[in-house]
Amino acid sequence: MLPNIDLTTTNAYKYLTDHFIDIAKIDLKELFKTDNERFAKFSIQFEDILVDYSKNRITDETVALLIQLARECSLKEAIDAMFNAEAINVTEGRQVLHTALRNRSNTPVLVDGKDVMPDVNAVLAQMKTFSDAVISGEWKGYTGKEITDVVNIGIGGSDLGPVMVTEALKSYKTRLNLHFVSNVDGTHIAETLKGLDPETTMFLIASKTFTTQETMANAHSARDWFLKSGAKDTDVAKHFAALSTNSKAVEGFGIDTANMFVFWDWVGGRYSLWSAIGLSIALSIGYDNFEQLLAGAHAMDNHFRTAELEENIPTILALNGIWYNNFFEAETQAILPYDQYLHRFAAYFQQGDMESNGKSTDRNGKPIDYQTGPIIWGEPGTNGQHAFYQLIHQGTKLIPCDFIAPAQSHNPLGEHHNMLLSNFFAQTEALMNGKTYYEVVAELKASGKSEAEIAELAPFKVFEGNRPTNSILVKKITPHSLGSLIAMYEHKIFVQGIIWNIYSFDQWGVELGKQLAGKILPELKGDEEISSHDGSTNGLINQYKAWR
Ligand SMILES: O=P(O)(O)OC[C@H]1O[C@@H](O)[C@@H](O)[C@@H](O)[C@@H]1O
Repeated sequence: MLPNIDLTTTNAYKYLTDHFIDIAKIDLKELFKTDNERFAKFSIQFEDILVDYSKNRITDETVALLIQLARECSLKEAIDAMFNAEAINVTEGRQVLHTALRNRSNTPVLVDGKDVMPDVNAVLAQMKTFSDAVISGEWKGYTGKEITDVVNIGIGGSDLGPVMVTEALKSYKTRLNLHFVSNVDGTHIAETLKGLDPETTMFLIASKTFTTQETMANAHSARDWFLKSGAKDTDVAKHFAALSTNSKAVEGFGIDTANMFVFWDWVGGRYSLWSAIGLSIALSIGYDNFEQLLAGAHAMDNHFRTAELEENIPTILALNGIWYNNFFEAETQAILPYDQYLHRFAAYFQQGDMESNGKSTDRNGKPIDYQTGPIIWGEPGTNGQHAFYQLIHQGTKLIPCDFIAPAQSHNPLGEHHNMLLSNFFAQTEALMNGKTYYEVVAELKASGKSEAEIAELAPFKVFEGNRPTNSILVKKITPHSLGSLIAMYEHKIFVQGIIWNIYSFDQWGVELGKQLAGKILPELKGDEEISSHDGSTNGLINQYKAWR
């Protein structure tokens, strides 16, 4: 079972509350001046990933107290509970075993006494055979042509992971062109299908439950489009595959069960890119590269499971986040990859983090009176610098930022990569050091400004600094290192959920809106005036009916 401890009742929390008063006054750059070992002490290298967390508002004492907090919240026991297949997703009565999907060492993982690894490996073998056949062209469409385009139809966890990874690993692309349709807005599928030929297009219907409204609507529209081209029902088998835990519903839709790739209810949607949901990834980068992605994640799993808490990257990142979230009262966490290929990375972890830890009921079913999951956001650098960094540097809010960059580019083009990385290094330095009033005045003087001009301008040019960042430097974004990086963030989210005493693997918060939409949909059919809701909702629905 998971521990059940209110973090605010721990000794560590009380010590941290006192310690915070001292730290809040300390300037981060002073900490570097007084400690030459700070970078060595507060950075951890794992394979080709260097995590530098030294530019945080922490001291040795902070780290020791945060580790004590993790111990008092029984983090180690919780990690073991997850890997040992305990049903830690209590409100859904399920195990949490995305780690089994990438368990490349094949050590048995027992669910209700049965080893799940043979089933995991059987689906992987099926994915290999299928992706090899489609990529090589051996798999033919209904008119005998090779498949050229693959459309993944799915939403949430059945979309965001595959989109993020196929974009991140685009330089490993096979000859297949991948497309992703998620939104129920007809525009998404209509625009995607415009450029495609039904004879050479393969659809992957990706849905854990196979009941999600958006995905089912898009799947039906895709099939209609396919059949309109002159294809027969029996041709569907050559162009449609399903990725799901719900075999019955897949059969009901008319997809050949031979083209069904299963996974299991112990895989959460937002943790499912490692499962059959990753078939679009295997098609996009080739099966061997998909396996490398799994291997990279597995390596991080082993690190997370075995490294001491002081050296444990996901734990350290999680505790830092808790420091800002629960003591500095930071509301958000920015993820800023300096890599165009990672342009969906922050969007992916919006679901990963916010759907996992956006909870306000603790593990006793009681309302929580402390802060839990932060708002996750971010865009790639350097684009973000020219958009929202103003607020990070000079705004009134404290925004802890993760900066991520590869040392080696897949596209070494002139000075581009040095330019990119000079910005990566400069930003964390600028956020920490800021610029004092005196420095601003000296600069303005040197530029020939008059005393009056200096007095007028200087206050606007001051940077307070003391803004915390993590720098995550990766040798190169490969399938292996990307797998590790994703798993690193997954486990960070896990650690935070344990310490906040919440259930990170359910998502009841997405249900209410779905329920109400289900009630409203039939009301939109006719022309009659609607009066069953509040005044605003009635007014909006009736105006919609008048205008459509
Ligand atoms: O994969 P399916 O079942 O279509 O779900 C897609 C998504 O649905 C949402 O409502 C959430 O529950 C997500 O966690 C999930 O990833």
